[in-house]
Amino acid sequence: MLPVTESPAPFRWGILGVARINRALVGPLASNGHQLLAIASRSVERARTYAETQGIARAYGSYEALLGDPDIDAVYIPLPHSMHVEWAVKAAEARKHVLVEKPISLDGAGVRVLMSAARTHDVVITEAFMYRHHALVARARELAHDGTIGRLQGVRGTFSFVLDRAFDTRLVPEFGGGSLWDVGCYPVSFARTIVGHRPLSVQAVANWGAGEIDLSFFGQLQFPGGVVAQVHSSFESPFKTEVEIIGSEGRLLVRHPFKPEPTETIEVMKANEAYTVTVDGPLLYQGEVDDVRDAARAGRAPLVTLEDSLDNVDTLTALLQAARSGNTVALDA
Ligand SMILES: NC(=O)C1=CN([C@@H]2O[C@H](COP(=O)(O)OP(=O)(O)OC[C@H]3O[C@@H](n4cnc5c(N)ncnc54)[C@H](OP(=O)(O)O)[C@@H]3O)[C@@H](O)[C@H]2O)C=CC1
Ligand SMILES: O=C1CO[C@H](CO)[C@@H](O)[C@@H]1O
Repeated sequence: MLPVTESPAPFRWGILGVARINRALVGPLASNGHQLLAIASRSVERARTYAETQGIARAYGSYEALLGDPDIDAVYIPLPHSMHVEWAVKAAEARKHVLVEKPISLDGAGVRVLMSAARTHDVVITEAFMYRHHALVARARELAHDGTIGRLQGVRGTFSFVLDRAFDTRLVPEFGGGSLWDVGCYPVSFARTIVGHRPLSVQAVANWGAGEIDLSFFGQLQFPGGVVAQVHSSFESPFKTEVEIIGSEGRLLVRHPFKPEPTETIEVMKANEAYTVTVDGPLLYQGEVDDVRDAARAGRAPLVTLEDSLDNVDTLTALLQAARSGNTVALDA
């Protein structure tokens, strides 16, 4: 007789909100052993229409109703930035694992609340930094430290695009708007990951446009050992993502650091030598979805831990404080 191999039950997801980013997640949330079981919206009609077009079995007219569904294992939260902590806590209280969009919180206190909720309710809560799940990042970090480019001196990263919609919550201060929160969080996260440390202090300059949110942001981070990172984010210059890692004997160029394709490259440039390192990874967004399930089932920490998110959020709030005050801002150790 052939051995019977039982495949595990699908890991069942719900989404809170009919957000634009859902386009990118509905595939990963419904494949590779996952099932996208439910969608919730503030409008039941919107939820029903979305469920019908995407083949989602259950539609709810409130986020609370979805969280009350006992068949759901985990939720994906793509709400406006200022709503992330509140709904991640409610999801944890309902004993759902949580994948919450970046930035996970607009201050360090919010991340600490999430740490406590994850512990109390024994669930995984992780920030949806999809790029972190590609092997590109780990490989770039190895090359930055293994002598390939000599002694690591600095990291430069940029994420810009033109945000020209008439209304977008990312342009509204009360929702946690601003280019640093929306896209500057990526080069800050990448630089911290490469250096492997929390910055000691930061300086910054921003273009505040006509309002209270930054339309463009230029920040500088000082790390132990004299390593420096420079980050740029913008809502007012054409789409560009890039990271350069600078060493005493050469540099690494990562052309698609934040939205990597399954096969990516790192360009190594030295005085008398240049070559390309090829790195394979999962489809963008599949890695973060798989990691929530695998961490939940194994009882292990997710790849992007809340401690890591705390360092990122603390760095972002320090950068904003530095840009507003014009002073160097030191981070607590
Ligand atoms: N990882 C990535 O590649 C990307 C990540 N993001 C992140 O995803 C999140 C969502 O971004 P995006 O898709 O642009 O957001 P959208 O504005 O398209 O969607 C947010 C949804 O939140 C719900 N919502 C609840 N309360 C409010 C409110 N008061 N005002 C407005 N919307 C509300 C709405 O859903 P409903 O009405 O159905 O309840 C709305 O559609 C952000 O954290 C963003 O940073 C965004 C783009 C790419
Ligand atoms: O996280 C994100 C990734 O890319 C988008 C732009 O291309 C951003 O707007 C978004 O919030």
